[in-house]
Amino acid sequence: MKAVIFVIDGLGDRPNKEGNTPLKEANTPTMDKIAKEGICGIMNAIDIGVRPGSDTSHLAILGYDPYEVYTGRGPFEACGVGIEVKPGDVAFRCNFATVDENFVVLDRRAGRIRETEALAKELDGLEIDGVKVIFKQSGGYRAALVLRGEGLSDKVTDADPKKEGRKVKTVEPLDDSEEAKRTAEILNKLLKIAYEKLNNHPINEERRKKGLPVANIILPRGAGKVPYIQKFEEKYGLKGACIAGTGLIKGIGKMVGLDLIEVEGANGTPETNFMGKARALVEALEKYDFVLINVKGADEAGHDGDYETKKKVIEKIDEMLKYIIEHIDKDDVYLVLTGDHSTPIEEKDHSADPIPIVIWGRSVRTDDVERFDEFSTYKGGLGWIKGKHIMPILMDLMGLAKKYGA
Ligand SMILES: O=C(O)[C@H](O)COP(=O)(O)O
Ligand SMILES: [Mg+2]
Repeated sequence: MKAVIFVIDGLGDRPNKEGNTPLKEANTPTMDKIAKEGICGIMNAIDIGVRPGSDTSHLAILGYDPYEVYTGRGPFEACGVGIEVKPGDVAFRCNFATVDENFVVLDRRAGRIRETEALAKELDGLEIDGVKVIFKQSGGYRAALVLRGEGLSDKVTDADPKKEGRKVKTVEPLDDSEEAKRTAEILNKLLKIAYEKLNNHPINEERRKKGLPVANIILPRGAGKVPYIQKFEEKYGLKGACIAGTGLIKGIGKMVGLDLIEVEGANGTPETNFMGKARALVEALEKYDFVLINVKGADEAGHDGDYETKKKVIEKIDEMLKYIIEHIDKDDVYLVLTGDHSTPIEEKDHSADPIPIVIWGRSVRTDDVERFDEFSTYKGGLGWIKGKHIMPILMDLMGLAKKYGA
């Protein structure tokens, strides 16, 4: 038996004035069919009332306790773009953002700029106080930063103020160590250098002419050192792969030892290569026992407060699922369809609202649920579970769970 965890990033939502959500309103015949034929429930990746990041939620869904293994978002983002994070390094997730001359953030995502390759090169390879700066773009406005050198610490605050209209935060040490002080100083120097190098960069001049937000600063956050994480194959005895368009999820996949399957045009946006990913999943199941697939677009639309795009992305994903269930053998593959967290349109950020979940495959106890949405699946046979329950349930269904007791 094989298993797939299909994560629709940011799937869940809260009802609008009409009582609808993008998922409820979207035309999703295949998701509904899967709900009808499977066992449904609702799920909180980490715990009830906990607002998860995509990083901690994916770790939890894969059966890792984020409170034990998570050292910050940075190392995953860096790993996802192919930087080998070494012991001693400190890694960060960064946004390319727009600031005015007083460093007030006007747009945290610089208009979701996509042409950041050359901008990243301006910073990659710099040296500050004997520390090497490794800087790579991680899908559009996203980037990964690694500081490599002696005496660094990940106990430093974020520069990202998280809201527009606020100033870029001065990075502060989080403890009294010399290392934290030095790391904060280096980052603050890097922020100034970034503004100098980026503000009048030809790519930004071009954007100014077009009236687009410029990417004239970087906002580091999520400092972390390389985590120790047991390999997925060692933990479960399953040979696994990961299909994702976004650097963070690729990084998580890679760090837990899943093979990354690259899909052309899979870019983590609402315009991703949906069907390419569906085909890659079906193909991967010939070779692998387990596949984690993440489709990011609905989350991006949620962060933008864009109801219609979120709905459209969900409908595209429904087409993927049609292809997938037509091309896999229900007697051979378990499919878990869920999200990692809710990204409600009204919040423009993650919330702790639970997410619909369904498990589809041989011998699952079907229930009365006929629709896959926030208002139906809670009535299903799975009840209300947490992310950490998913892998044990799958292992049991696959006949691979160890008996507890004699
Ligand atoms: O899309 C992402 O990378 C994050 O989940 C959201 O991050 P942002 O708020 O920095 O865009
Ligand atoms: Mg997410």
